Amino acid sequence: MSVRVKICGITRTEDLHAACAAGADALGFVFYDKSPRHVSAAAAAALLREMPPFVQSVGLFVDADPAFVEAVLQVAPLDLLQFHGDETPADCARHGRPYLKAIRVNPDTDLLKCAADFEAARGLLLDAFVPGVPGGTGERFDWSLIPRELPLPVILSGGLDPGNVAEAVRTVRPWAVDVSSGVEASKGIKDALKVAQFIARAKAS
Ligand SMILES: O=C(O)c1ccccc1N[C@@H]1O[C@H](COP(=O)(O)O)[C@@H](O)[C@H]1O
Repeated sequence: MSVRVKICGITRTEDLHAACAAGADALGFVFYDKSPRHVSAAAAAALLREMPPFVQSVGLFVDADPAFVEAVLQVAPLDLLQFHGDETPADCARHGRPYLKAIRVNPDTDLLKCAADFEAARGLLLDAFVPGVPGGTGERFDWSLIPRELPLPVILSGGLDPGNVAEAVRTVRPWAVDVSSGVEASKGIKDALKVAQFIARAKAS
């Protein structure tokens, strides 16, 4: 079974179509207003109407007000929520939707404890820890910190790009990989060639 690929930070229809045509399994939409990849609920709703079948839409939130998450869900029918801040298991569960919990990994992170704490998550999305920046940093972390026996699907992210994704898949054997800045032409704008190379190399590994 080849690894799944999520392309995060979609802001434009043409990028959505390019990623889907290249074989993306999931697309991410960032509802965090400090991100250069931020989309409004209305813009996301318009993008979601362009989604082909069998490609999942993922809404990314960072310590969002629950009322804001619900307001987004009213207009944008997201398949999966991605909580990328310091949300608790209760925060993540309160919307009654399937979710991923992002963990920003540093040498002190106890990933087995995280997996136990977030046992209701559909997967743990592992990203680099960069102080003061919740994600989308383009930074890698030490993949040897990931235990082999994690009981949840691992979505590997953080500093992946077309040049290192094959090594990442061969080394970590994650359920999926996720990329944002590594396939961009500029912040918030995807590079269709990088997206296609990333997906092809991930799935061939
Ligand atoms: O993409 C963003 O702008 C973003 C903002 C806030 C939190 C998370 C964000 N993106 C997620 O960060 C990781 C790694 O991104 P990168 O490939 O290193 O740029 C990824 O999971 C994105 O979904």
